[in-house]
Amino acid sequence: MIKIEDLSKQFKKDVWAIRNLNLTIPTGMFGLLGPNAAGKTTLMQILATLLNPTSGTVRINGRPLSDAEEIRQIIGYLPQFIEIYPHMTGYDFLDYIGVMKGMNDPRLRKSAIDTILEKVNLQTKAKDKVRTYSGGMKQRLGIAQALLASPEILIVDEPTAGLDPEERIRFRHLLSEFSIKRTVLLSTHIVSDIESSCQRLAVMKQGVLAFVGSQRQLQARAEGKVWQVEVKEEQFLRLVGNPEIQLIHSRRIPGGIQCKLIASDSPTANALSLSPSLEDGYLALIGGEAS
Ligand SMILES: Nc1ncnc2c1ncn2[C@@H]1O[C@H](COP(=O)(O)OP(=O)(O)OP(=O)(O)O)[C@@H](O)[C@H]1O
Repeated sequence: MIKIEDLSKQFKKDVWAIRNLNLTIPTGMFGLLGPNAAGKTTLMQILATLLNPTSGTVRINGRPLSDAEEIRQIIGYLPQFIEIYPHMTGYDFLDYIGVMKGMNDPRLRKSAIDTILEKVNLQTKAKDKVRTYSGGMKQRLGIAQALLASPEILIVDEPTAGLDPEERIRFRHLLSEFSIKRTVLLSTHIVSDIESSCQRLAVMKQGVLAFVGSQRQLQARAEGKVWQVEVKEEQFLRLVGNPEIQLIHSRRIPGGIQCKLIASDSPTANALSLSPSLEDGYLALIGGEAS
């Protein structure tokens, strides 16, 4: 469990990446959503003991952040951008990380590395140098290093960027399996990454917590606000120019344009009300800031 109380991080005089954040993250998969610059990466770096907060307290399975050495032994962290020494092989990189994580028995270390390589589907590339890996393969190696030594807490920042759809699904299964008895914090701005796996989630916006709750509760934020309309081009331009209306998507149809919108009131006389998806709830919550 991760318990965050009144956490703030200020970078410069007027730049607060996080402001007075209170959040408890229980065992299981927990999703953290938010647009660019919401403060997600800053929060994860603080939890991974790579960045000191300006104020506030954090306890990770009961330990304060000041026990940084101990916390690093129980945390697996996949940063948004991982640097891997290009001349090392994938296997040697994991071996090095294993030693750093205190896996001192070579036999057990080898067995753990073989298992994790298979889970991320890199077993046939294990003896190749990392410089020959594709972006997605490097990402999978990053995932493998985070999962090695079965950490009690796993923190992953935008993990599926660069993965193809099949690998993305494989990764989601891996995280779900891993989270049965552990805490997994998954940060993303891709709503579908969270939809399939996280019962509980939080949304950050401009450094503050804008929402904490279930998927259903987030979905409900768009209840009665999602519309499908079919309009002519000039009416479409009027709708798009209206600051009270958020365009979700549009496509040309014979005789006009069909679009899905978020608006508090029916945007046209013949608008069809739709039941909201999780993404609609998220978009309604954060306004036009999605990215
Ligand atoms: N080292 C730094 N120095 C100054 N400002 C920073 C630093 N790191 C982050 N910030 C600022 O803090 C805010 C939060 O950034 P952060 O990277 O935590 O957001 P994020 O939610 O992870 O965004 P993204 O989805 O784009 O990665 C931004 O305004 C960013 O410019």
